[in-house]
Amino acid sequence: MNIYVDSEINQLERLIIHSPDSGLGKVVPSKAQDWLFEDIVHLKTMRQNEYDYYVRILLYFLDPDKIKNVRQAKVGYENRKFFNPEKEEYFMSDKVLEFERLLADILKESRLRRQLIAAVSAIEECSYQEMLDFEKMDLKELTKVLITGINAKEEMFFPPVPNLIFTRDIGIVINDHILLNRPAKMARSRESLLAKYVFFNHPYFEDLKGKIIEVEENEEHFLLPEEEQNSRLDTLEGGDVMMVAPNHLLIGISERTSLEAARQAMRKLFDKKVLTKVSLVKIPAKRDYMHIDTIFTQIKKNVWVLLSSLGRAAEKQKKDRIWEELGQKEKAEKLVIKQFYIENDKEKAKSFENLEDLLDDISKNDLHSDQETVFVYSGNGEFPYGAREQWTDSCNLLVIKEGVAIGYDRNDKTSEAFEAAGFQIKHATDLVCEFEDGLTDPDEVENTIILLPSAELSRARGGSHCMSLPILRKPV
Ligand SMILES: NC(=O)NCCC[C@H](N)C(=O)O
Repeated sequence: MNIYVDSEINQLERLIIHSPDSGLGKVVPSKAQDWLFEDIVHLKTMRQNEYDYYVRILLYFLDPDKIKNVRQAKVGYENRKFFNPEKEEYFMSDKVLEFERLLADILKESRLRRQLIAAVSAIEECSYQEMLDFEKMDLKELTKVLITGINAKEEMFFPPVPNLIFTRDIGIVINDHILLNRPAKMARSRESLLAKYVFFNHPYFEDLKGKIIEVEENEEHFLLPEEEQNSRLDTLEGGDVMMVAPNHLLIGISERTSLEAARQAMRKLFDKKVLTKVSLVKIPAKRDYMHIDTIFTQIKKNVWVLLSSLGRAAEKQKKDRIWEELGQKEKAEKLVIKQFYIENDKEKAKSFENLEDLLDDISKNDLHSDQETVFVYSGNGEFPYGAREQWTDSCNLLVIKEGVAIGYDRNDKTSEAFEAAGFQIKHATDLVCEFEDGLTDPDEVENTIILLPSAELSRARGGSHCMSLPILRKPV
C-alpha cells in the first residue's frame, strides 16, 4: 500500500481512524482525568450524532461509492452496523482504514497473537492464567479485549484505551517513513504497543520495512534513582509532529513531547536523509495546550488557524516587561522556535520571534504561496473566546483537500473569523443531506469549513486533526 505524506493540506487519500469503542462508555468519573478525559461521555450520542458524521464526510470525499446508498434517515442507532467496526456489515474501506480491523487482521497469525497477548499481559500486569485465557479467545473477542479491556461477558481485565480515537497521536507519516510515538501518559501506552505491532506486521505496511522510526529511551535513564525515573524522559506524541512541507517537519516540545525525544527524532530523520529542515516549537507545558496541533493547524497554503495569545499578541505583551521587572506577574506565555536545516552538508540553526513569522515563512518559502498569509484566530482573537474555543479544539482542524477542513460546531467566534476570511461554513448534517440529494458534489466543495456536532467529542479534548492519522496525501 502506498504510504506518503509531505504536507498538511494536499488532498487526503487515505487515513487511519478508530470509531469510539465500548471502552469509552465505561470511563468512570473518578478515572476520567487519569484517562485524559475532561468528563464522562454519552457514548450513543457521541457515536450516532457526532463521530458517524465525521466518517460520513470522510467517505463522501475519500471513498464515495461506499456511502452513496447509506442515507442518514435509514441508519438508526440499533441499525448502525455500517459504522461499527465489530460488525460484518462495517463499510470496510481501504481509504478510510479502521485501526481495530487492522489489529484484527494481524491477530489472525498465531505467532503474532501469542506475542501481542504476552506483551499486553506484561504491561497490564495480568495473571499468567488470564494470559492463557486470552489465548483461547476467538479473534473477535480478543480484538475487543485488547482495545477495551473487556470480554464478551463484560468482565474487565484492564482499563480501556479511550484515547485511541485520537489516532494522530500514535504515529506520523513523514514522506514515505513513519515516526511512532512514545507516549508521555500511562493511559496511552497500550495504544502505542498495539500500533507498533500493526505497523511492523500488517501486509498493508510492507513498504514501510526499514522506514519505521521509533523513539528509544536514553540509556542514562536506567541509571537514575527510582524517584527520578518515574517520569519518562524521551516521550513524543503524534499531535506534536507536523509534516508541513516536503522536507520540513515541525516538532512541538510540550507537556507530552520532551526536548530529548524531539532531538532524537530530528537526528534520526537527518541521518536517514528523510528531511532537510526541522523546526522545534516549544510551547508552555500545560494541559490546555497538550500538543502543538491544539494551538495551530494549516487550512490552505496561505491560511492558518491559531491561538493568538501564543502568537504575535504575546510578543506585544512582552512590552510590559518594564512592569514585570518592577515585580508585576509575568503575563505573556512564552513560545520558543528554533529551526535546524542542512545547507551544503552542514547543519545550521536559526530562530523565529513568533509563531506567525514561522508559519508565514512556511507558506511563502516552503510552499511558494504568492498570496498574503492569513491568520484566523481562535475565538476571533477576542477575550475570553480565544482560550475558551481553543480548549474545545477551534485550532485543531483536519484538511480533506486544500481549503476544505473539518472542525467542531461549538466554536462560534472562530467560525465567524473563518467566514470573515472568505470561507463558507457548513454543518456536517446539512452537507450530508446535500450530498444525499445530489445538490452538492464533494468534488465541487471549496473554501469550506465543515462543522461536526461536538458536544460529547469535545469532552475528550481532541478535534478532527487528532482523530486522523493520514497515511496518503497527494504529494505537493
Ligand atoms: N493531537 C491531540 O491533541 N490529541 C488529543 C488527545 C486528547 C487525549 N484526551 C489526551 O489527552 O491524550
